[in-house]
Amino acid sequence: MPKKEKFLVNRIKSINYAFRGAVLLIKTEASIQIQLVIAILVTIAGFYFNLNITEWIVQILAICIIMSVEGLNTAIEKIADFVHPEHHAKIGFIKDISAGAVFISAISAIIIGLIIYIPKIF
Ligand SMILES: Nc1ncnc2c1ncn2[C@@H]1O[C@H](COP(=O)(O)OP(=O)(O)OP(=O)(O)O)[C@@H](O)[C@H]1O
Repeated sequence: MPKKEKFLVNRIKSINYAFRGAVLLIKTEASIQIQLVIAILVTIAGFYFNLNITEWIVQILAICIIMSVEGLNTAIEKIADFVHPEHHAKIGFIKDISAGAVFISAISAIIIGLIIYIPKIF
């Protein structure tokens, strides 16, 4: 197969694997399922409160960042459990800082939500 064609086929395969990964995350991970429900609810709220273009962009970014970080956190947890299934202080530390990253993005998303919606509700 010519180099250019092989490159395209590999990119399409990668997109396919990535899509399968996103579906797997949504199907198997409770935290992602909860975040997806929240994402749908705030999207409905966005239409209800008629967000402007900037508010939509910030809201979509906040949703994407928190779900992406949660996905990476899940991957880190899976790797940690695979390479070292037994209890170990280092694994605990790795999982804690990975969960810490999710916590930071969640707090940022909550603050963004408050900034967007408090003036609209009150
Ligand atoms: N193998 C381990 N060694 C040491 N501490 C661990 C280990 N596994 C889990 N822990 C501790 O328990 C916490 C929760 O870990 P766990 O893997 O259950 O994640 P979780 O946030 O409950 O994720 P999920 O509910 O998605 O499985 C970790 O942050 C860590 O402090």
